[in-house]
Amino acid sequence: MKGRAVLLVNLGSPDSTSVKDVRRYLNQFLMDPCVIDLPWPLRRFIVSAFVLPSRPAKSAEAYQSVWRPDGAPLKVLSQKLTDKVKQHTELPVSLAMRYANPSMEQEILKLAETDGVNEILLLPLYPHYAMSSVKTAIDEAKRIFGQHNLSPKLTVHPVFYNHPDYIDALVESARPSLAQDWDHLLFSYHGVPERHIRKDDPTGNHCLGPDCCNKPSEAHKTCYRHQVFETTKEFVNKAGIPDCKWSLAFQSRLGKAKWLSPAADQTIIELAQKGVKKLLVICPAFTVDCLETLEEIGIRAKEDFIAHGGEDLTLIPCLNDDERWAKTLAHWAEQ
Ligand SMILES: C=CC1=C(C)c2cc3[nH]c(cc4nc(cc5[nH]c(cc1n2)c(C)c5CCC(=O)O)C(CCC(=O)O)=C4C)c(C)c3C=C
Ligand SMILES: [Fe+2]
Ligand SMILES: [Fe+2]
Repeated sequence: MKGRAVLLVNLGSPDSTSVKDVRRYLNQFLMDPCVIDLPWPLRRFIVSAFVLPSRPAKSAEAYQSVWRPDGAPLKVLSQKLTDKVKQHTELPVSLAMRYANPSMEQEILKLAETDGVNEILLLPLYPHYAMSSVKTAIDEAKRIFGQHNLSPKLTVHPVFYNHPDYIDALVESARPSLAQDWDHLLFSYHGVPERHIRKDDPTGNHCLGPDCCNKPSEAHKTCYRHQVFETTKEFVNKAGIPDCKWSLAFQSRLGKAKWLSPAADQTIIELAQKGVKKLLVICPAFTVDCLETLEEIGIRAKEDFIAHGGEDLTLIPCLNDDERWAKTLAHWAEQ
């Protein structure tokens, strides 16, 4: 542990809600081959022809609806978390974003130049493995270490989707919402294209059929679907949620490829149509609240739910800078 520095990494947000900054951010994000995994000319064509002409204005408006006086929610809340983690450890701790600012390059170089640092522990703030979240952060760190020929050792904290400390922190932080009056709990996870899971599958024969992600398999080291099923199972066991009171869906679908299903937007409408009046939604793929939780679920999905007969949708806040969670991260960093 002596000589270790810690880099917490999250996804990143545009620098402002201007269409120009949102366009720059979306371009950097979607041109990442771990996010849109197509050959460069095709990816360039799709992003330029189908995404950049109209999405930046739409996304800028969405960002405006959740922007805080001090900036993007994801960035502000990740920084608050980082400040709390620092209170529980002597190790140098920094925050970087995979896209936009503060960049991984800038933060890794700062840590590498810090006196006495001989190891940088990368701790991606995502509980589950996905090539579009964890892998791209690791690839970028390796690129930076290689390009600058850095002397500290790069180590990576494993994903923590079923770690008891993470599950405890998640359940405890959700307790106040679970203590309210509610009919149904929806676990809404960020979706990914099924192709991403197949690409990273070490066994090469993962079928992604209805039950296969619940059975033991070597494929599950990198299977996002298995890992979100495990988080859900551990959560409902620990919180004592009966099986008839919860379901699981995937949000934030983009493009025409086959994504994990069911889709959260459709599921939320169906729940309202089935007579659910008070819906609780938890988004454990995100450890920090962001556009996808606050706007997509907290505003848009809530409007849809009410328009289809529901009474209220309550978004359970992410872990954000929860005290127990900050202590857990500090403890993991020191192990
Ligand atoms: C091909 C598209 C996308 C994949 C695959 C994807 C995976 C993925 N994303 C996150 C976490 C976050 N995504 C966020 C925003 C966001 N995601 C996509 C597309 C894909 N994500 C887009 C285009 C956007 C931008 C916003 C928009 O225009 O809708 C965010 C929020 C960022 C913020 O500033 O608040 C997070 C966080 C994970 C964990 C993941 C794979 C599991
Ligand atoms: Fe995303
Ligand atoms: Fe699986």
